[in-house]
Amino acid sequence: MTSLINQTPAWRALEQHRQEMQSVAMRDLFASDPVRAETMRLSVAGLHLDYSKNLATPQTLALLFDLAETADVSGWIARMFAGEPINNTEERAVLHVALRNRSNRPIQVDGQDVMPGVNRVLERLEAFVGLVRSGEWKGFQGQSIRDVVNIGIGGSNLGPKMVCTALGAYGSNDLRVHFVSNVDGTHLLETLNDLDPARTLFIVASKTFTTQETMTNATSARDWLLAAARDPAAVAKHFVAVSTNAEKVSAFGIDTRNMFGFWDWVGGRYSLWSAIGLPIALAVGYERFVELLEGAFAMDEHFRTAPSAKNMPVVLALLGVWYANFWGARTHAVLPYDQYLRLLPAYLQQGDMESNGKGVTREGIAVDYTTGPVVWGEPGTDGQHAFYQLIHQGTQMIPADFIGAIKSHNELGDHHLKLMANFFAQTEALMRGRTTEEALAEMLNAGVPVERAQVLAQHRTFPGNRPTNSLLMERLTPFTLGALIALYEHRIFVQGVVWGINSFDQWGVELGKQLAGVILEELGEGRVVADHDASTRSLLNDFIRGRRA
Ligand SMILES: O=P(O)(O)OC[C@H]1O[C@](O)(CO)[C@@H](O)[C@@H]1O
Repeated sequence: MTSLINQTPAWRALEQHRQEMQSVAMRDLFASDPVRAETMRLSVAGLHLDYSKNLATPQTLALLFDLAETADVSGWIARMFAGEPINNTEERAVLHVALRNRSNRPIQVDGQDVMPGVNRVLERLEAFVGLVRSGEWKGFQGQSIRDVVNIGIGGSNLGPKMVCTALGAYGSNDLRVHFVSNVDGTHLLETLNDLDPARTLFIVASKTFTTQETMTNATSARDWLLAAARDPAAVAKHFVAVSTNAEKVSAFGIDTRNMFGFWDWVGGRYSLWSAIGLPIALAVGYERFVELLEGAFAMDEHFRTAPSAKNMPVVLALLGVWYANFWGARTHAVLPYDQYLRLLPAYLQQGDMESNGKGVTREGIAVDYTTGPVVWGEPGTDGQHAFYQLIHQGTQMIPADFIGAIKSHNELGDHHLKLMANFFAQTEALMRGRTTEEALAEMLNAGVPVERAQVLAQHRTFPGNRPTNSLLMERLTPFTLGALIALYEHRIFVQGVVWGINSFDQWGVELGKQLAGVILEELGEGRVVADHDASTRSLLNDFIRGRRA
């Protein structure tokens, strides 16, 4: 589609409908439709979604599905799964779905089935993980590996780190997995402090193998190892690489026999299913890693085949579009009521914001409507005691996803009941709100003097009508986690399709990288600089003088 989506009749119909929805209260929608909750729910791959607490009627949904059809969402889904080069600015296919294609259905890129290559890497991963976990893989002193340090950043860090944390219940203390991403030396040094070089394995994870932060950390880690081993041959026993760039891996000094490859059709932020997931397989075992892939595959199959109205990622994506483009929502909160999912919001920040933080369409036309939201969140119940005030009574709408499990991995007394009581109470409160009359009546019943109650009533009024989605799973397992991540990946994709943008490039991170390269040279030279804008110049010169002092 070359015209902007907001120029279409489907968009205009939604604008019109938005006016009609202005005074609709969600609590009335529930009151007038006794089967609302039953009709607005979906279950897929162990995930149960209740989307009835949204500012949406059957007509809203019908209009949103029209919008999806106008944007040709189903066509784009088919194109992605068919391996077409839908990442047009980089002329690449987008095939993270091939990495978890457990059916082995052939998927062609440039006339070649990618599945044999995917399976070969998986076999190599399985063998390697077996060696390390069984203790057969030995370090330079002939000892087994006790600590694994993944060195990577962005997609080469956030995904595996989030999944390792989420599957904490499946890990073991025999093999501890650490993640170093920040170029701040503190991150590496603090991590290495307690580690024994003879028993530490480094995974240098970088799609490009050129990323400044990762290469700097990898070089310092290699120095740390060699300071103890005093033999360059130790590198082969303590360093493996995950990359698409064999040449650079070899130039760094890692034997390419210790390299696990992936492909340019795997975007960094979609790569945890590839060999980038090696730390996951090391932490929880190869079989669990495969269960993660299977969960994602189940969601992929649903996404590929279900009609829009029954398609969980499509429904969630369209509701997000509804709030972003027709209600002025600028952010989207992800609120896991599960301590193991505490890194999910940070992971989704890259997944969503690097994907849909775009201002031009695939064809390069500037858009004049909102695209990707700011994604943020913290686990419940911590978030409740920090920022929920604004979600309940602030002046902006913040659509939120509540995610929780029916059974905890750590059933301790009534902790889980208390945790989930908060989950349900918050979504109910956000939907219902409390009218001024209700607030007043409550206070009067509690014996608050009339005058005082009247003063406080406004403060104790909750507007309600704040949209939430509730996602429940029986238990957080590798399978349900895989499905959950894939759900969000596809939600992001569908939103990108509706907005007409390319969700799979990330040119916006380049300029800062380029300028940092120039400034790094200047800092290295340590001479007073005369270039740059006045602000940057004085900051640089203060820094340079401060370093000399
Ligand atoms: O895996 P690499 O090539 O080191 O890249 C790391 C990250 O850097 C980016 O290119 C930009 O931040 C991300 O897209 C990517 O996940």
